[in-house]
Amino acid sequence: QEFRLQPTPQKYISQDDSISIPLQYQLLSGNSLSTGNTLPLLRSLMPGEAPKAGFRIYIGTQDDKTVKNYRKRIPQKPEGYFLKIDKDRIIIAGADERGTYYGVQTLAQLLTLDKLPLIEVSDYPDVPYRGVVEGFYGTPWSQEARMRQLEFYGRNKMNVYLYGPKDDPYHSTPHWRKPYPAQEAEQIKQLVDKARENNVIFYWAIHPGQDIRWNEEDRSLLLQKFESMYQLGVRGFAVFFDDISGEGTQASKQAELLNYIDNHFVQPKKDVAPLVMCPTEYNKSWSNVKGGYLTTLGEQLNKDIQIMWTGNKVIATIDKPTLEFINPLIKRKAYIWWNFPVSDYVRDHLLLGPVYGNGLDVKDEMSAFVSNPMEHAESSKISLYSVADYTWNMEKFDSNTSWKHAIKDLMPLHAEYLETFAIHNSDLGKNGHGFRREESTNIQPALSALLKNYQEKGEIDETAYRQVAEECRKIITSADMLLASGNENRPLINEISPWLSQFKLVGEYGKAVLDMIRLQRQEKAFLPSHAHAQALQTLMTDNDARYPQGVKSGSGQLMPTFDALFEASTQQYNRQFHTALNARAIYSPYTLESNVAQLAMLPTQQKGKEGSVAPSNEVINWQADGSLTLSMDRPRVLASLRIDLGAPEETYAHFRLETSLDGKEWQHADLQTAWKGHTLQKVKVEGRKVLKIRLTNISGNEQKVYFKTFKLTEKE
Ligand SMILES: CC(=O)N[C@@H]1[C@@H](O)[C@H](O)C(CO)=C[C@H]1N
Repeated sequence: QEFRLQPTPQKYISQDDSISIPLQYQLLSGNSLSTGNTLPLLRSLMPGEAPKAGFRIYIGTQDDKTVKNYRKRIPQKPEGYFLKIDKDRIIIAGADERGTYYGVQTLAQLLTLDKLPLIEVSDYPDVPYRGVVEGFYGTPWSQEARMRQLEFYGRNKMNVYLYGPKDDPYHSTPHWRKPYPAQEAEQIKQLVDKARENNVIFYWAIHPGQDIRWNEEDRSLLLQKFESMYQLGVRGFAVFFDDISGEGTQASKQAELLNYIDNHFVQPKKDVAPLVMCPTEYNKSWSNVKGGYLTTLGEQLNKDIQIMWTGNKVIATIDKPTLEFINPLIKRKAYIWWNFPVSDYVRDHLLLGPVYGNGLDVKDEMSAFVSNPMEHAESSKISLYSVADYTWNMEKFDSNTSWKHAIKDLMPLHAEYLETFAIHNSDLGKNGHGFRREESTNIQPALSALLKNYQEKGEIDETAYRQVAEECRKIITSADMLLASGNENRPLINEISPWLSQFKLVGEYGKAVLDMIRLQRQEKAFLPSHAHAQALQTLMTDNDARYPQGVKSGSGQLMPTFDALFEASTQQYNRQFHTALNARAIYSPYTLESNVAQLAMLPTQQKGKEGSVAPSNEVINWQADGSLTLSMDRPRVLASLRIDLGAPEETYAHFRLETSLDGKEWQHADLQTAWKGHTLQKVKVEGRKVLKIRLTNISGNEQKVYFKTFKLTEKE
């Protein structure tokens, strides 16, 4: 693709002329830049500063005299800047320090060209706060990954990073009250310095709600923790009350605490960014407006405290109606927490597709838009690049163009291969939130034409066949090229290599299945292809211990099509040659039914002898008499069953566990605590033959529990 500035500038005028990059220049910089990282960045990009040079660079914010002749060219917007490249000079004039810094980042991109185009850029961001909330469950990002992220945010003009990894014990229960140990503290300090270097506001978030007590002691412990973070250089603070139940969920107590922090910590410090909070009711599907939780926050929270919102559902795209619902209730513009490309509820998938579905007409309705990414930091950059583009210049955002450039930015030398990989690894598969994405859009028409013709007429659509065959070749080649790509982006390849290996198998499987439909009438020749296809199915479901969550690739379009063709051609062959070859592709033998809304769509997984229902991150509102039933494809003998509702001992008394061989007669199985204090239940079902397992809330009241583990092991 041709060169483009990232994000797309608001206004860009080119004089269709260019100059060679000045090797020497005289720098005239304003006093306001004497501290900060704008000049260091400029000097690192253009090392040829020389006092007597003819070429001049004028840089400063609007109060500096070095750019006073251009003051009226500067957009009067926070973080705005004016950049002009002329024959004998460059002007970088910012509305404020960060705007000037962004002007230099734009210049940095132009300096990658052979010659500097003579241009004028007048630019500024649409959304005030743009960036990332590291707020997912699962393995928190590493120090190295975070350092690379902060550099990426600086280059892409993202200005906030909120540190809030759910599984950091010092962010959440049990150690939120304690200061970080020395080593972790030092790492936070490094991150804060790196953030400052890239003009990113580093927010540190705390997640106290699961066990906070509304008293003087916990309040002062929380403030002491914030103070210890302030000593490390943190200048942005957040309090997250999401995914909790019990005392911590009270709106008036939350508001009282936040206002206290605002009045006694944030405001008096004078150099701290606005306080941010995540409400317990953080999406519309759970909010009970009449219950008053959101309106209480809206009325009671100090006006400068930002309130986060994930949209109409936990996982949702953001449109105008979404904001027209929430903004009036909270009496301020929502601070959007966008749950994409987070994959902590579909950990066997990578989400590498385009960012699409958010409204282009909502730039003035939100105070922020921050993305909650995958635990795979480098892989998340495909989406983050586009989030930066979307939030900076919303009306000009083009999802597909942005996606292609995101990929090129990540691996310029292997962009075509990474694009092939990414387009087939974008859907989430069946999941508890029901959130889906397009996948394999480039080949989807050929896949459905091929399948339709074959299933309905037993014929081969030759055009579609050729396209699918070509795509399988590209898939296999791309996987190899990326696995062998060396050091172009080693951290990315390290993250995605399990999926690259799986992706190659998908390509091979497609080829084998294409052979099967081609050879379906040949009694001898069909057999090796059928055998090969089955071998590949086994390899693709192989339980590789290194990835307990499993590895899925091409699950949206490729695999369903190839499985369907495998089955149809084998059934045809069996009919024609009166054989009984296995005509079933490998499917999970478990299905789940439930009338508990938050459980109903959870996917089941099989890894060898283990069968499980995917866990949920949120608090489950399990209504009275609500039940969950796991059914097998045939009766199976159990070795063990483990259930963890993340709740204290007494909660399990509210539930009844039963098994059945026919779905009519049910036998009770008692839920007893295997280990005192742990919430995990090891149920005594050793040797029991079951077709169905059912868990029911028999307490007569709604139970608020987690759904952390529901895992059975079959007898060998
Ligand atoms: C506000 C918010 O979205 N909180 C959590 C988030 O931590 C989690 O990553 C996800 C995404 O799975 C959803 C929520 N349970």
